[in-house]
Amino acid sequence: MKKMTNKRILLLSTGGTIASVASEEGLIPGKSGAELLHTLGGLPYEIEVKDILSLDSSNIQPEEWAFIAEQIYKLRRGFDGIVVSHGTDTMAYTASMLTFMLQGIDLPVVLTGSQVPMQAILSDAPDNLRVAFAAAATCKPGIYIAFNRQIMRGCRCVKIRTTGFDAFKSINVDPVAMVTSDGIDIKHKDFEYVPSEHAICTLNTKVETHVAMIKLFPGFDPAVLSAMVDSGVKGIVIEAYGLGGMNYMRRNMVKAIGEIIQRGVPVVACSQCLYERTDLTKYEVGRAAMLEGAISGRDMTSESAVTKLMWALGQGMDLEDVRAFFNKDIAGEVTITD
Ligand SMILES: NC(=O)C[C@H](N)C(=O)O
Repeated sequence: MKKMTNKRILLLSTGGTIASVASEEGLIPGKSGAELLHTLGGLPYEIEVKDILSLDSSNIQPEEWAFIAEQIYKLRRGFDGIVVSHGTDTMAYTASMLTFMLQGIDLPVVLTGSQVPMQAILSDAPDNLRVAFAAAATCKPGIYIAFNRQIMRGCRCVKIRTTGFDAFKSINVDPVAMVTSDGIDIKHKDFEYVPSEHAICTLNTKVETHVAMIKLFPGFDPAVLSAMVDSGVKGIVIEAYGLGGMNYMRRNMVKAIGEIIQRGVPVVACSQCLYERTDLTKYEVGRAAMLEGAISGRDMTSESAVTKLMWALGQGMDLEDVRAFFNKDIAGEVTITD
């Protein structure tokens, strides 16, 4: 049969449930990228496969982010797009970090995985992988996640389900594209955020790993923050309440963050709410934190905020540089309205 397209796509496999097999210890990655493709049957692309890791994504950490970014950067020449098969548990973090490590990416890089191993008869893997290939062949340059018939900007994604097939949501922006009965239906408005084909792709994998992310809860002891800084933490993301509020009564979070900011450690205030944005100007409890120097995470996901902070600190940025960096949209991860 005649091929529908001669697009050249590279599959980089890293493990995850999609590649997992049963073992006495539980599911572990065991299938190669070639085996995944074989199960899928034919696809109308010229595909090359490289197995670069074989890990449950719970084991994917900054060292693996750097390695995946290097592989993409090094191998991308001559391909129209790249698919990265990856576990779902940390896929949103990897996609967010790749956005910062590979700024100006000059081809579509599409992460995908599944909730059920490829070899299971009713697995979601074949569909997800097919959509990822179609996205890698069709979409503009950028870092994406393809899952459950949606193609989403990677740095806006959050994993919202442990087992359901609708495992990822694009937060605060629509998915870039959906699969409909007409094929890939691209939402052009969101496409404007994606870097142009003429952008110069840079690889920069330096990150600061001594950062912390804390979910605030009533009764949290603010002394923990300074103890963290004493032990070498260089930046903190706080998932604060609602629009970004923090308590100052009895246990004074506001004072505690002021003290660590005075020590040169940036504090980014995100929200525990999944949707919409932080606004530190609205309530006294947010304004107090802002006056102490907290940086607003605006409408970023926590995944994007913590990876952006790690990357910024990895570049040697100081407190004011980090603040300025968070006031900029690097690759569609945040909406700047002022
Ligand atoms: N569905 C999955 O891929 C979960 C798996 N634990 C992983 O993240 O590698």
